[in-house]
Amino acid sequence: MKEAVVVKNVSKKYRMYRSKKEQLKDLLLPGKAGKNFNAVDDVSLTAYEGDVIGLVGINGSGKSTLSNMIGGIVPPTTGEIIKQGNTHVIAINAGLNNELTGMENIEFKCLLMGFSKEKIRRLTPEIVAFSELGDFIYQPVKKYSSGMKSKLGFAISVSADPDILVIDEALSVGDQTFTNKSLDRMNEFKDKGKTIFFVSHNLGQVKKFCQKVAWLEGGKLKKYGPTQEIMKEYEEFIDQYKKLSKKEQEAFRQETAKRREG
Ligand SMILES: Nc1ncnc2c1ncn2[C@@H]1O[C@H](COP(=O)(O)OP(=O)(O)OP(=O)(O)O)[C@@H](O)[C@H]1O
Repeated sequence: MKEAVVVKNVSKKYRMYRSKKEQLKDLLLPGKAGKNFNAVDDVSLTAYEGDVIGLVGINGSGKSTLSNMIGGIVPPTTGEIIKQGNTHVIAINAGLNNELTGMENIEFKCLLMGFSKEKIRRLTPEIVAFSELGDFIYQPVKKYSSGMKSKLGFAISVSADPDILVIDEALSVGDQTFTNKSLDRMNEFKDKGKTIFFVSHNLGQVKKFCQKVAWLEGGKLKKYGPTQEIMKEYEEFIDQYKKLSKKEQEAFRQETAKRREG
């Protein structure tokens, strides 16, 4: 088995301020105001070629931050990520230019991916058809719903045929028909031995689609292993969590947040 993505002791720290004044003070007198917050805290994991890995965890646990680091959109503060192959991130708001039309975004993103004019001309009808946007393809993206943006992002990224694909909640906003079509395409990717990271709150999709699951809690990797085993524990945790009162849930979040400071 060949390693596709190796995440080594990766952390992402953000500076947190309660006000603009605090932010300014920190700028003038570094370290005197604000505090560090570990969005992702010392995570290590290895994905092998052909692995389809679900990233799960409650809101704010660090899934998007980790997937954006794997996708190369956000640099880690410490640690390193070694990847074999080119990577694409599909997220609801990632990478599309709101001022451009759908059509212009296709050309723009394809140029960024290094495609020739000829290749773009050849691929465009396929991308447009996959996106199901019809005449909306000529409208600026700022007029799109989140489902429409996700459809366009998805259509462009799958046409790029990347070795490593990061899908962040992109399937959660589309309609069922589009989601099924996208899952079929993902299964083709899977069959071709590509490596996929799949961020989702839809536990049914994670169980159906992923062979492995990484469970994040408070920025840390709590568990990583085969889907069946991890999802059993995660679902038990979610059941317990849902049974807590609003106040208890808040206390749990506060306590986890406290551990992330520093
Ligand atoms: N640019 C940023 N500046 C400051 N804090 C950030 C930034 N991005 C993320 N965070 C914080 O890092 C933590 C992890 O956020 P992240 O979006 O990775 O979580 P998530 O698990 O994807 O959440 P969700 O399920 O709600 O999408 C959150 O507490 C968030 O507020």
